[in-house]
Amino acid sequence: MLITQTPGGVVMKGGEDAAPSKIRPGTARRVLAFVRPHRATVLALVLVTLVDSLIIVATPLLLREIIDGGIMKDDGRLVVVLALLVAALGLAGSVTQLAQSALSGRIGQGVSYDLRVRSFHHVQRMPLAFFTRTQTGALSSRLSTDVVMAQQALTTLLLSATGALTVLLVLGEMFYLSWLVSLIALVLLPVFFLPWLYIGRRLQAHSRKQMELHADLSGTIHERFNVQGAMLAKLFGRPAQELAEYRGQAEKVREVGVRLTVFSRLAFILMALLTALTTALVYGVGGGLVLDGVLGLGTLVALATLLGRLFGPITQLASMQANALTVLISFDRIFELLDMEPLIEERPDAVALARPGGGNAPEIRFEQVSFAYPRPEEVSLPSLETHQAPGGERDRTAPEVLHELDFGVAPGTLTALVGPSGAGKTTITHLVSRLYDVTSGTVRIDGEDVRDLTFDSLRAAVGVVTQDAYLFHDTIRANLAYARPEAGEAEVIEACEQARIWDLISSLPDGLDTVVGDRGFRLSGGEKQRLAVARVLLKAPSIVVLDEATAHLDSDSEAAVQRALKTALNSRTSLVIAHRLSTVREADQILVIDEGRVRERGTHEELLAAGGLYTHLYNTQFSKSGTLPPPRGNGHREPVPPQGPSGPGPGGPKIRTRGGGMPGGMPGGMPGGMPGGGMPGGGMPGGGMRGPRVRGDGSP
Ligand SMILES: Nc1ncnc2c1ncn2[C@@H]1O[C@H](COP(=O)(O)OP(=O)(O)OP(=O)(O)O)[C@@H](O)[C@H]1O
Repeated sequence: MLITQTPGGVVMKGGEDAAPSKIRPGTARRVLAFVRPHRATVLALVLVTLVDSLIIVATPLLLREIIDGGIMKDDGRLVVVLALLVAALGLAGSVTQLAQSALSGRIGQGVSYDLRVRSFHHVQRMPLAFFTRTQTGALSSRLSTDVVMAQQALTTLLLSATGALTVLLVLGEMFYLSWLVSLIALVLLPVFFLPWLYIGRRLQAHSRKQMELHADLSGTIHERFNVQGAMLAKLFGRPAQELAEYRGQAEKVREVGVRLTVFSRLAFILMALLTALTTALVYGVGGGLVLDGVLGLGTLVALATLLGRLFGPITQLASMQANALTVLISFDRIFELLDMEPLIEERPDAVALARPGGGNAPEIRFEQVSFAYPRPEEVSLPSLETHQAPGGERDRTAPEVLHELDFGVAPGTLTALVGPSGAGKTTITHLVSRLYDVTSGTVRIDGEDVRDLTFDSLRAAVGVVTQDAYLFHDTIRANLAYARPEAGEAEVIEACEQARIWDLISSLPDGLDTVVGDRGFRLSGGEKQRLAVARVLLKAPSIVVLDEATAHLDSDSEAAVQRALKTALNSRTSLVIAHRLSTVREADQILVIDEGRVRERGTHEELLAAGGLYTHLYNTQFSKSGTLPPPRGNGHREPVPPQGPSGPGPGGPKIRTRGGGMPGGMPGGMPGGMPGGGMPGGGMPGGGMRGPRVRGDGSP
């Protein structure tokens, strides 16, 4: 392995197999900062090692005394007493060794606990953009395998460092007993030392390679064997080719694993060989000295015994540098993650939104909002992306996807976002819940810039139901309670009833305690969506964002969920990405989004009559989900112009409400607060459901 010092840190190349890795300067200092809280335990470890070393050096002295003072002088009593003492020391040595393992383990595990918690908390704070680029397998491997590696290497390093104490004491005693025999005993050490160094570094390089290969394997498994990946693979995949690729990866793991086993065994064998050869040498030379009367027999036995305790710690010392590098590399990989500044953070002086919960709905305003998705370099680590961005993409300026949006959503009203695919509708909703921050302009809730709000109050204020409702692999109860842990059983059941999912849940043998599979796959799409609706109902936010949450539903359950949604939207400010005619008809305001701009704004009838982009969308998209009478009159009414800076809300033009609807509360006086009448073609003025659902054949 090649280790070179560069201005930017240390570069390690672990041979042809191990990828080069750069350890950034300051890493060692930061590792020490992690160890510092455990300094009392480190001190205890040093003390225990000292006691253990004293036991190690005391035993051969007793053996010498047994032979020279007891056996040679025919003193049976002394032999027995000293033998008992040797036994007692053996027992004490076991205890100190156990204490050493416990203490070093406590330090290693304590540091890895701190690392785990810190890195989990850090990843929690990362913005959504980070997760859109990061490969889950690589991230999970960084958070688990790398932490384990760091802990193991740190524990070994501590044991080798404290082992130096033993080496010093043993060598001191050997030279005290016979400097000549000790020198002879150490003659072979340099011959073995270089192979040891080499083996230690190969071991380290292969462990690192193994870490990377495991990350690759775990990435493949995560990607292929989550439910959606497995489904894609079944429908489109080439199993034979994928198996061959996996086999290739597994073969590399096998090869590295075999080398690791061989090298660690080799290190052990070398140590045993050195001990055997040196013992032979000591007895060969020392035996002659005993015969010449220069050395006592007891001293010779003591020297041979000490030899047995010398090479273990020396081997550990030889691998200390490699272990230290492993510690640095593992920590550095985790520090790399910890050093990423979350792009979206709560301001230190953030204020809580006055009324995050249901009830008085707030106003939402977009003021001259422009937005570009962050560049990869701002949000992700190249080493956590499986397929890194091709040449230059990481540095390229991200294109703007929303341009100077200026509109308002009055309290308690429903705004539908419609527009072609890729127009920017989802992106707009992401800005409300601060999944992303605007590039310029401001998004306000009740006059407050969302960037000035506390995360907690913003989370409590905005409830989102996406098209692909995600459920944790947990019970239905836990999935629902995730939105509001303090909710009682009665509230959970009520939310389920309102979301028209209670009949299904109560028919399951385990009811609310039924575990839903990975990503909730044991439930149908519609059932999952109804659970997601129940989750939002339970959360009772004051703002509801729906990404056409009824898209998966059949007509019966859609009608049921539409009713539930009306309850959910009642007295709430809502932003709905609408793909359905029924939704846009009921909206107080429709924003037609195209290429990141508001092209048209108005009610369904106004926009239809204007004959612009909305009419085109209506003809190609919405009219498929139901029918409406053609626009009244000549169909050439002007669309409402895209909204200027004033927008609706205080001081701006009013959002149009129909059927007697009032801004600030859902119009129409109907239970769900959905706008009622005034619509051509059968809307029910002033109340009840928003007009009869119209079937494809045009009949009500
Ligand atoms: N995470 C992302 N990083 C970079 N660009 C993105 C990201 N998500 C979306 N985009 C781009 O932003 C633009 C707007 O996407 P958005 O998802 O908001 O459109 P949409 O109107 O919701 O589309 P659809 O109706 O198909 O869901 C698109 O050009 C899209 O490619």
